[in-house]
Amino acid sequence: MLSVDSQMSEDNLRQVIDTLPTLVWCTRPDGSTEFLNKRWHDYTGCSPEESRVHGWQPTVHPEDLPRVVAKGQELLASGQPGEVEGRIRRHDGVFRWFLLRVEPLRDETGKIVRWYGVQTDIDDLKQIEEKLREEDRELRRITDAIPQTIVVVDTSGVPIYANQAMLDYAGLSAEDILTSGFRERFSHPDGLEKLKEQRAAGLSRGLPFELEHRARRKDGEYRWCLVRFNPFRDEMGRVVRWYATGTDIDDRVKAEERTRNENQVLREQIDRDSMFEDIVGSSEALRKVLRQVAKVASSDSTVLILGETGTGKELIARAIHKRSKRASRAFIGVNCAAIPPSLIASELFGYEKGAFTGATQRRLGRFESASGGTLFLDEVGDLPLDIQIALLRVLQEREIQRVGGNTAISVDVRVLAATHRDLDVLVADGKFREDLLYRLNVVPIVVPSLRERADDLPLLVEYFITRFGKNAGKTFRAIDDKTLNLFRAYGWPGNVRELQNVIERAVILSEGDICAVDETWLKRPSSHTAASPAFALSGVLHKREKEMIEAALAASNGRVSGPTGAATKLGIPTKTLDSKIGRLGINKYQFRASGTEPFA
Ligand SMILES: Nc1ncnc2c1ncn2[C@@H]1O[C@H](COP(=O)(O)OP(=O)(O)OP(=O)(O)O)[C@@H](O)[C@H]1O
Repeated sequence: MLSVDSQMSEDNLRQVIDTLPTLVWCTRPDGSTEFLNKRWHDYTGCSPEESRVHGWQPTVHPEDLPRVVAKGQELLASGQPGEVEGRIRRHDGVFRWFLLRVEPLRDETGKIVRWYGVQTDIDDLKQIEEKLREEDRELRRITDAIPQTIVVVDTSGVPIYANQAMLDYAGLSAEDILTSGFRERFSHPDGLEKLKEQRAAGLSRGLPFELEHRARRKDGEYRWCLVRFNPFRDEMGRVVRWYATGTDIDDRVKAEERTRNENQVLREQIDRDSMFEDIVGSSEALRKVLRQVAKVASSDSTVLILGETGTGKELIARAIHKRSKRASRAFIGVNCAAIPPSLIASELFGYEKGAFTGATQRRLGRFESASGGTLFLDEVGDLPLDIQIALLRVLQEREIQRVGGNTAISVDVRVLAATHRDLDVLVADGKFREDLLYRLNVVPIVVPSLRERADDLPLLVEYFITRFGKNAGKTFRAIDDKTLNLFRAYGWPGNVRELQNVIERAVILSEGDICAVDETWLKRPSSHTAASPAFALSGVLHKREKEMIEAALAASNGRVSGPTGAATKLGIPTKTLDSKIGRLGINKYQFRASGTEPFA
């Protein structure tokens, strides 16, 4: 029994509760209604009389009633506080969502003496929630219709949604995508770690980024995909989501790979055709050079390649590059003698926009183009002195400055240089800087002249005949003995290049299966020929030949053709005599008698 005081306070309490702008009620320990506040009656339009007879149940939406009742029973049984959502009918018949929160009231022994309930209108919240859900469904419908794969990830990269295209592509369910380990199943194991690192780095930067990876399609095939990550920010500018869109680029990647391979094959083919790797010869002189090549190739030191013109200095430079660790990078050759002196600086070091009239945009020089690779400075002895200073600085500092620029750009380039000139003489004449010579001359390689490796002649001849024969679609059984003897006697001032040219001509002009060379094709013996007895003999022969032709020309008043011409006198065809006159440097005009007619 409650005391008068407590009865008083109970009434006061009810009064207070009645005036609360919230729907409040209380029940007895068994759950039977004891009191519904005024606000409850006002809101529901259900009078105290009606609620006494029918209870509160008619105010709950029939669809929600079973759930609300079940929850009530569960709480009664457990004695624990709890809550349930349900729609409550307003006095005007409109149902609104409410949160029904129930708390037990216990006496000092812990026994439940009452249950208090509070109903809070959450309809607006519910509607926002529903709107969001609808928007979400709409977004899904849209993204599902996009043929591109889309995965939405949270700020730490964990997937929270994948569109239909993604599920179809991977053959996975939405749940699969959300479970951990999805990446491991979806991405190729090779490079997975790197991919994770790239993704983490991109996410931490908070800016759009892309990455490529091999994704496992539902048929088990791994295909290259380009994934673009775009951040989605809240109104404070914070990244709240990332949208990762994937595009299958496998066909493109494979096509590029094919092109790369084809290019590689083509490059190899070109290399073979240009004989860059084919250094023909087995003479000791050449073998010594090749041993040096093998030794210097792996180091990064500057190499100065010396030798007469046409001896194969560029071939040696390429061989060094191809055997070095820079082999996969560029080999850039510059013929310093072929570039006008005023252009060499911009050719080697590049220039900035506006550096000079016509410099409409920045251009990289050969040093920068060769970055990571090798720069071959051919005919380095022909470099103007001011460029020699600049080159020396580059070799020392490993930095260049573009023409018209003022910042130093570091370059990682190995320099190989070559010249047919005697650099010591140039230094003595003040035409070449001694300090640059020392810098370049770290490892010198002297390529022997063809005279010094006469043993290689048969091999080279055979090699060039086969090569040019193949190009011309001709096969030769042999080279005639006369030609070989001629070659052996000749001084080859143009070295292998000259031999190559002579054979190319012979191959084109020879009929049948014997390749023959006309001796008139060979240049005048060079000054080197005096050194060896064989060349001394050929010098004598040339001298004698010249004397005979000059005598015949004198006897025929400088006339070459015709019955009284020098050719008839010498018993050789006019054409042969003409080319001999050219080769031997004879001035036929000096034999012309004044007043005679122009001759052939
Ligand atoms: N040992 C060799 N085997 C095959 N071909 C060679 C050999 N040596 C040189 N050649 C060929 O001779 C030609 C001239 O060679 P290269 O251009 O390397 O000579 P170089 O010494 O650099 O000439 P230059 O001093 O005129 O620049 C090239 O076509 C090269 O392929």
